[in-house]
Amino acid sequence: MFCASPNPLVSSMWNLKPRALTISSSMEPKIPHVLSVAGSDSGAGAGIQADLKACAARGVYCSTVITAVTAQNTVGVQGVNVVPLDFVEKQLKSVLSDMRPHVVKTGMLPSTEIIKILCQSLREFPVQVFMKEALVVDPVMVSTSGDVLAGPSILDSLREELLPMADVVTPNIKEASRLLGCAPLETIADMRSAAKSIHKFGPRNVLVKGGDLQHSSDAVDILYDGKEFFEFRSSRVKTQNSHGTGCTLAAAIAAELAKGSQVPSAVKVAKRYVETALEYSKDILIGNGNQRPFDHLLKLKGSFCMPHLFDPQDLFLYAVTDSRMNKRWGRSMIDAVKAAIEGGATIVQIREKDVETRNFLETAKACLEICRSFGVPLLINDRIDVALACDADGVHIGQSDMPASIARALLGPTKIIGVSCKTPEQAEQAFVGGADYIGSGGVYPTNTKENNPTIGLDGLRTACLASKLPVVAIGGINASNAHSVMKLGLPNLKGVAVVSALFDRESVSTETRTLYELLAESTRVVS
Ligand SMILES: Cc1ncc(COP(=O)(O)OP(=O)(O)O)c(N)n1
Ligand SMILES: Cc1ncsc1CCOP(=O)(O)O
Repeated sequence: MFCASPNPLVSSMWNLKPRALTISSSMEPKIPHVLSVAGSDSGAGAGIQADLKACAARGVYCSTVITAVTAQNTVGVQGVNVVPLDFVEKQLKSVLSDMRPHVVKTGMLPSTEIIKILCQSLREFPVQVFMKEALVVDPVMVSTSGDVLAGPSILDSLREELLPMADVVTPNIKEASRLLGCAPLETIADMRSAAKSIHKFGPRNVLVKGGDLQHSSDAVDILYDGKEFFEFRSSRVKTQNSHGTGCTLAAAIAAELAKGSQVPSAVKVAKRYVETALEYSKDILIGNGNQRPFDHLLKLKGSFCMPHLFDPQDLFLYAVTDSRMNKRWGRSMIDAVKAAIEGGATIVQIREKDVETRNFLETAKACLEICRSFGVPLLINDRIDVALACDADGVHIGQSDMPASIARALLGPTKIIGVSCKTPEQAEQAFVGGADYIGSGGVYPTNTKENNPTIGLDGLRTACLASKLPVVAIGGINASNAHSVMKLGLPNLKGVAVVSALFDRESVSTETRTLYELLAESTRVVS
């Protein structure tokens, strides 16, 4: 950790998503914020421009300190103009002294002097999120076109000054090899030992990216945290539109860390974002060269044809439906879902226990239409077949349902998968199996689900501390106890999932709004 000073952010208060209803500006939390210290790419596929777009796409504010201006297009780099040192320092001071970013992400650092001034500025204005993971270093040295962006002279200061302060460093194969004095890197085993060697320079986590690895059909990245190795695999997207993937991945990791995610979860979400963006922009045509940019803001194209990529902030106020309750209050499922979203629900799960498959599917399709029109993800409880049939955004499965690994194989990489977990072992299994989040409970006693042991706040804390994934609390949560849940202040506890406190009430929208405001209040920053 490069910062030892206490952070004023005491809770996950910025874990809020814009909601359907308008709330007063005094209710709005501070937005997660990444500072990108990098070079400008005039072609806007990489560098500062990629970082700005990736953060925007992931719902995170991005400020910038520009270290160099490059004249660059899809053919290559035509020129580099390094920003004078005193002006890099001035930009750093402007942003760090006033705007208090949660995470700093670095890209092109063209000189030893710039690295030194950056380290000095970070010591003067420490940056930290949830007391950890606040500096992501992408050791940019050579562009995709082979042009040098930072010469070998920076290697010593990178290794000796910046890496010891870094929480995550993200070299590709060539960069890892350079950091290690040109060690050959040809296999996944080589990547693992490189990650271990780079870890000795001092960063808390090393992600060696294997995109350029020869003879590998998948893109394999290796993360090493000093104790454990994690392997992340994704299929290779066949496209020339991949310029800036390294910057984008590092920026997306920084964005997830700024929201409070842990490193493995941040890497996973970031990798899926890049993979999806590449897939969705594989055919766009910009420029005449062969290092073409991709479309970071694919999400803005319209939610009908886009998958809703998982964002841990989605878990903030999780509405889980119940037909019996809706019937009792004389409203349709569709009206109930609409009212919950209007009240501020950030994700919806259709949970049907006694409904025939055909009716389940029809209800799911109708609810999906509403959710899509608000940009709120919709998950299906237990039924992977129904989720696939209506193209829902994902599923929530329990311990007696299919294992997460099989659900992932059936649903593919972009669908959201949540798994109910009460114990650390179950949480680990969910992570390994490819889930996106875990639901943990019942936190309090509930009549909504039978035979469901209560784990209490202590059980919830244990699950959160063990989980590498974001967590949503469930079971007996309502407006009178939501504060106690969020007050646990655990970085990966992202919100509450609620059935009866929303749907077994006269006005779903009023109850949802009240709970939303309470959650916002409980997670407010104290500075
Ligand atoms: C968000 C969330 N968390 C937990 C559950 C419970 O799921 P499961 O264990 O599958 O139990 P049933 O919902 O099927 O009774 C959930 N639905 N949502
Ligand atoms: C589905 C589920 N899983 C664990 S507790 C629970 C029920 C939550 O319902 P409520 O919010 O009404 O207590």
